[in-house]
Amino acid sequence: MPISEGQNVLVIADNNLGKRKLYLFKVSSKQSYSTFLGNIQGKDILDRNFGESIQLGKGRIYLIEPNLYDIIMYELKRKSQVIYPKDSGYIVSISGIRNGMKVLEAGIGSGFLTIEISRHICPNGKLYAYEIRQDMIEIAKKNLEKTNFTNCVIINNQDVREGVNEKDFDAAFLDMADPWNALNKIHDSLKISSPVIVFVPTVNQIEKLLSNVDINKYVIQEISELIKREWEPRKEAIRPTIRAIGHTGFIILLRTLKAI
Ligand SMILES: C[S@@+](CC[C@H](N)C(=O)[O-])C[C@H]1O[C@@H](n2cnc3c(N)ncnc32)[C@H](O)[C@@H]1O
Repeated sequence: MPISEGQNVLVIADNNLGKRKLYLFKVSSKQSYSTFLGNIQGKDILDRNFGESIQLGKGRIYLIEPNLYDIIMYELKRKSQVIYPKDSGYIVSISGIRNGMKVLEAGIGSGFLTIEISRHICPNGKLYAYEIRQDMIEIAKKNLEKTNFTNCVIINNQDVREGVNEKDFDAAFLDMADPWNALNKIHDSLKISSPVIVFVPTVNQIEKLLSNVDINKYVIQEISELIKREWEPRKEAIRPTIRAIGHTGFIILLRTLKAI
């Protein structure tokens, strides 16, 4: 089907020497779009099909139908630090969540992790997301709408450190400044053995968590950090990219114990 007015298109621009850049354009016949190869008019993209390419400057641009990964990386708004697929993919994997499960999240931030969780528990599951900032809730809601995951997410404008209203969670995800202050409060709402995954950007926070966790309520299963290194596929110089994301955060997996 031809690309239509207002549709999102992932444009991969490639100079045929291995330099490439990615863009996500909402295509309009009235707009011009700039790439490192030069400008392209919206009307020259419209009526083409996904999978086609167009000669532009000394290279080509490839027209790709965006998937959820592309939308997360190139379209969604960010007002907070967010958890990107590098970490969120692993986080949901170690949580063991699946369709139908009941899950807790705090805070929702820009909703990036919320979307990754929803992808696994929807349409039959429910995600209860706690967030203290109304402005963050607005951003997260917009991002959830763009990815069609609003139906199974219930957002509470509440401080998770005051406890949660629901019971029998299959998993919990904490991405907030002081997660150790939430652990005791949420314990009785979690099923025994359920995973609690904490994401923190600094070692100081890991230390604080370790010294504050109640060993009668939780056991630490794993602490990890994921490092992703991208490579440039230049014909005569295949090598890691010179600029890379240096650090995101640490992932701590705890399991819930039957409180003594
Ligand atoms: C780093 S952001 C979360 C980003 C989110 N994981 C994402 O991927 O977009 C942290 C959020 O936690 C919220 N927060 C901090 N303390 C909280 C608390 N006690 N209860 C609920 N939300 C809290 C903040 O307002 C902020 O929006």
